[in-house]
Amino acid sequence: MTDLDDFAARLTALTDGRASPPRVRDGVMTIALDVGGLSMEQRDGLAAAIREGALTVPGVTDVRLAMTAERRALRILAIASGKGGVGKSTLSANLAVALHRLGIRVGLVDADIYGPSQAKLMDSEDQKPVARDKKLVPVTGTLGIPMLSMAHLVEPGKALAWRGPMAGNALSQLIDAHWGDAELLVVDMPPGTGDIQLSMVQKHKPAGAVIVSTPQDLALIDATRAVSLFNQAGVPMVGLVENMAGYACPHCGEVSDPFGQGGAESTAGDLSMPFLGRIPLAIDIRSRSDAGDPPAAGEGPHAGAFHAIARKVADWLKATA
Ligand SMILES: Nc1ncnc2c1ncn2[C@@H]1O[C@H](COP(=O)(O)OP(=O)(O)OP(=O)(O)O)[C@@H](O)[C@H]1O
Repeated sequence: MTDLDDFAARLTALTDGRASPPRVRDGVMTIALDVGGLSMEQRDGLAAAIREGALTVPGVTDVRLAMTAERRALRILAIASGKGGVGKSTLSANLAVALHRLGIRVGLVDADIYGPSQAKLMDSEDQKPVARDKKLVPVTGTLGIPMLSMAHLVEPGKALAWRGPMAGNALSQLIDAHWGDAELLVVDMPPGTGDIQLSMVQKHKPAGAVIVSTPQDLALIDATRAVSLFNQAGVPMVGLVENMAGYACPHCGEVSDPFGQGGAESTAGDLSMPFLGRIPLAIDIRSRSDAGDPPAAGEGPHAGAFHAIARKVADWLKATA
């Protein structure tokens, strides 16, 4: 093996296959690097490591790195639940934030026509989207994440009167917006299995769905219904998240399980879908959400639970790209 072959093998391992085979001419090594989906920090770190390694190859005196960001199609990740109030919006906001922190270019859509809450969760209540070329331009939420909400299209209290086509059109306006270089839309779905859900799976074909449930049996039965809607439409299941799992007492720290334990994990097993993890019932999660400061944006005690789930989702997205 030549020194160049040896470096090429190390380069593939270092970049996870993102680099072209290195070429050397007159002492200058040229490499093309696909930086699509990497954060600025990751790009700079990778570029520095490549340069350092390249200059150790005998005869190489200079390195030229051409960075290309392949434009990938916008994929949709639907966050759904069988029933309302189980924390689907909380998970959507925190997942968008955690995926963004992993270097994925996310946009967030609040498709919950009956109770849009993302503007509050992502601290963008004072913004109004404008239209350009008949398409909406997203507003900016926490950490600069672009987002659009049903609340931007409909006056509070009027949405409940909407039926199939109107709701479907509104959803399309949110999805077919100017999402810039976003590669993933996290879509907070309305609870249940109604018109919006059908329009979503038929027209917008999500790349995958995450189902949220609380540990109670009844919620799990509803979750099973949501799973079957996506299954019937051929939308792959990313997995099931158990929210409000175990109550951490803010005074003594003791964790109790008012709704039982392990139900969601075993339901995921019964449905042959991955179990992505559990988020505890914690006052801090509710109060930070109400304040427009998603826990996943910080380093607090509950950020880790959201980040662990985001890592599994990111692995799934990578494996199915
Ligand atoms: N893990 C948690 N710990 C504490 N409070 C939580 C947790 N998850 C969600 N909540 C709170 O529960 C309430 C409902 O959560 P959320 O709005 O995310 O649910 P949802 O499933 O999106 O509801 P809806 O069906 O109304 O859209 C909110 O007040 C939220 O702050």
